[in-house]
Amino acid sequence: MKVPGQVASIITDIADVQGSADHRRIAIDRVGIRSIRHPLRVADRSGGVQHTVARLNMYVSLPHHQKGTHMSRFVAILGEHDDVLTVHSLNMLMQRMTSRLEADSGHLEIAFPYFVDKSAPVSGVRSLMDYEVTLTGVSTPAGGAQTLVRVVVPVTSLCPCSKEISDYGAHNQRSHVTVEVRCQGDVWIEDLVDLVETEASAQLYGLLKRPDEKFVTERAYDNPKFVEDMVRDVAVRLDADERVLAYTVESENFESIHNHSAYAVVERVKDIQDPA
Ligand SMILES: Nc1nc2c(ncn2[C@@H]2O[C@H](COP(=O)(O)OP(=O)(O)OP(=O)(O)O)[C@@H](O)[C@H]2O)c(=O)[nH]1
Repeated sequence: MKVPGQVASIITDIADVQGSADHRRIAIDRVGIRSIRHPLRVADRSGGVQHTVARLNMYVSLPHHQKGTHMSRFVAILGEHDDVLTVHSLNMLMQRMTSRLEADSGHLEIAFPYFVDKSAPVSGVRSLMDYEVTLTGVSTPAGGAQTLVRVVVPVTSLCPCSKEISDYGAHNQRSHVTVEVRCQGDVWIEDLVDLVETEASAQLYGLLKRPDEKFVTERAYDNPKFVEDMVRDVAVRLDADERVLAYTVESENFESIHNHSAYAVVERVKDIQDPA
């Protein structure tokens, strides 16, 4: 095994092509590594820590005069990062990345499956539901930093028109409601999941017994939602949440009576000063 001093002396003997000058006068907005997998610990709302595996994209800006970035340093920084992931530790990782890469700005995306332990609505049997989460950090040359939290929440939607016009039944399907928020203060992944699931025709569970299945079927029938209703109802709740500075809410309904999806999106930047 090589000791650090040996590694340093080996490196100084080798040409540093990426460190040479470039003469095209084109600065690069984002350069780095994409789709690297790394183990991760994430803080949860109950005070626990969840172990998961993340897929990361890590980028920095590169000035026009520099040929290449320090590609190896992204992986080195990641290897040193042992903190539990929170919005705060993401900002620390961002600072470390831009400082070690000697860059003016950075962009970090961390995507991972996140599990919530849910109880079925009638029987109370417990099971895990998985949600796809992405934390995005962006830092600007002026020193500004923004963090976005994105969660994909799978739910049931039931068509109000189908319910109205049919003698019995109504078409219903699985929908993906994606919420991305920029916040001040703590917003937990579970807060966003709860918010969306409350507004869905019905929420999903890993495990349901027959009384639960009856419950969710009737609950969806009693709460029909178009794709437009879904995004509007979530938007109303995000408007009322003072922690949320800006948001995007999308719904994709994988229609059971068509071979295509219904889709809607609401994007909003609130008129609130961002403390960052
Ligand atoms: N910049 C850049 N490097 C690449 C690319 N593909 C592979 N690499 C290699 O990534 C390796 C590591 O880059 P550096 O971080 O600059 O490595 P280093 O010079 O040994 O380390 P530092 O002294 O910390 O900069 C280099 O050998 C590059 O050739 C690419 O597309 N761009």
